[in-house]
Amino acid sequence: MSITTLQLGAFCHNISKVYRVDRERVQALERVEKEFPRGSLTVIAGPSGSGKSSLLRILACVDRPDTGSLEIAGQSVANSGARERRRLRRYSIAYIFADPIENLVEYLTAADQLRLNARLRGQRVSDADVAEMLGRLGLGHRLDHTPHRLSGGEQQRTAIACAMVARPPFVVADEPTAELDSVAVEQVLDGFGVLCDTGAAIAIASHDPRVIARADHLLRLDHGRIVESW
Ligand SMILES: Nc1ncnc2c1ncn2[C@@H]1O[C@H](COP(=O)(O)OP(=O)(O)OP(=O)(O)O)[C@@H](O)[C@H]1O
Repeated sequence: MSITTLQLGAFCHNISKVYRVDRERVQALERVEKEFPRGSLTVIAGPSGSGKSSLLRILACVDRPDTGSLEIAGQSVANSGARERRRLRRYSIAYIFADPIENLVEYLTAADQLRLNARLRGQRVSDADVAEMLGRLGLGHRLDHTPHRLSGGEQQRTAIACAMVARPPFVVADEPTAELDSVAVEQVLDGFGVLCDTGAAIAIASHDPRVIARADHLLRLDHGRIVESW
């Protein structure tokens, strides 16, 4: 059965990207295409310099491709202006950084991080919902903790809960387990599983075999080109 655009969190087609620094030209991505179905985890894998972060930035509407098209939640991004891209980033996309602390506001408790994320996206969330979401991510005992009282894995799971509360159709994460020990990696991956169950399409850039082992779909890049896709 073919996947309709509504079942896709995102879809990119024929994406190419060249960086130009002085006279040097780096082909970071060459004719990359991939569907990111909702309710599933797609891992973008490949060695260092293969183009993973470049693709993630384009998927997150932070950067533009030189050629190719991109749809987020059924909406074409190719010709959208700055305002439209800002709107997409605010309402349709959540971005999770590698460094857990970068995902959180340093003086807010875990519960307040969720409330802020809901408010920024024009939503209201009840105290019961906040407790329920943090509880589902194993953080029911951490509601009143600020980031510096959370471990790296707990911070990353709080970031996942923030993505959950805002319910964007597309979640993008760049090496979200890179800074964590083994136990925390598995807990964070469980957290992404919970997020998947809410119907988000998740794209994670990673070369960690433990992350790749959890993939529903894989896109492997090398020198900006697809070498494996399923
Ligand atoms: N802003 C930039 N200016 C110039 N070249 C860049 C820029 N960003 C990335 N590149 C180059 O583009 C290529 C792809 O880089 P990218 O960061 O996307 O790869 P990556 O797979 O994410 O690498 P890593 O796993 O090390 O983060 C590399 O050759 C890199 O040096």
